[in-house]
Amino acid sequence: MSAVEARPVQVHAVVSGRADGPAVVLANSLGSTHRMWDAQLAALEERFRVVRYDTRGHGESPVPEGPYTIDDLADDVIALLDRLDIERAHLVGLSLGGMTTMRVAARNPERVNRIALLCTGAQLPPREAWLDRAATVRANGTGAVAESVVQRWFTPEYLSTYGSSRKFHENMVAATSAEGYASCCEVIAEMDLRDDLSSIAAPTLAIAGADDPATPPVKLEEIADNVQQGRLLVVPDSAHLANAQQPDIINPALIEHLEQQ
Ligand SMILES: O=C(O)CCC(=O)CC(=O)O
Repeated sequence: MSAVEARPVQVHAVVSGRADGPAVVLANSLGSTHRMWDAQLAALEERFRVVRYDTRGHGESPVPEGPYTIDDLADDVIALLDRLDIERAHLVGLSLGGMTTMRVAARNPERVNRIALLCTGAQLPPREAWLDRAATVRANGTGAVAESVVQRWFTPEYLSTYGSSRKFHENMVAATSAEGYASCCEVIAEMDLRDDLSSIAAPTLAIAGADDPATPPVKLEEIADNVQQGRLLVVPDSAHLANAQQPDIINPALIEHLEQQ
């Protein structure tokens, strides 16, 4: 069998904000779309050219046949920057989007200004759990995991108070392509970015949700401690989608970090 050449995918992207502002690229998590950044949009658009995109296999982006690697996801970001004629950008990524961001920052430092990594990890074992989740989703669809995923995205108090947000996020997971979701689970199963951390020179803000069961604060502490210029912020009363649960804390922290010279 001949090897299939990996090619960047033309990911679906939405560009808004200040056309003359510095570019910020927002990279989504597993099972979400660019809409996961809704609570950041107004604050960032005032200052930046905001580029939100759907990771391959998600939202309106193509769903190429798997397996994918973390380098494929990083290549998609570089292709997006090329397509939009952006020489350098700030990168902000949550969970899988944070992993993609770390890989780009380590591998293509010439394309990156400052980065923010939310609720993510340089490695997320056990590998078997991701492969099991991929198999479940291929067999039963993303609808089968939507409720349990969203229970890790938000704290129980938030979910019982904000029923419409709960529904919005469950629908987002359930609308994700099963093949795309499963192939990205396989990216997480195989990825290990721990050796990349010391090559990340971009000033890095690592943001953890204090109650995140998926990527607990210790994962962000590992990142902040091992990149060249890292800072850790632990956000109270938030789980995995801390940006959606605590925008009033996260938005000013992002802006303050990205606007530093
Ligand atoms: O959110 C991600 O991109 C990966 C971690 C995850 O899937 C959280 C979870 O649902 O357990």
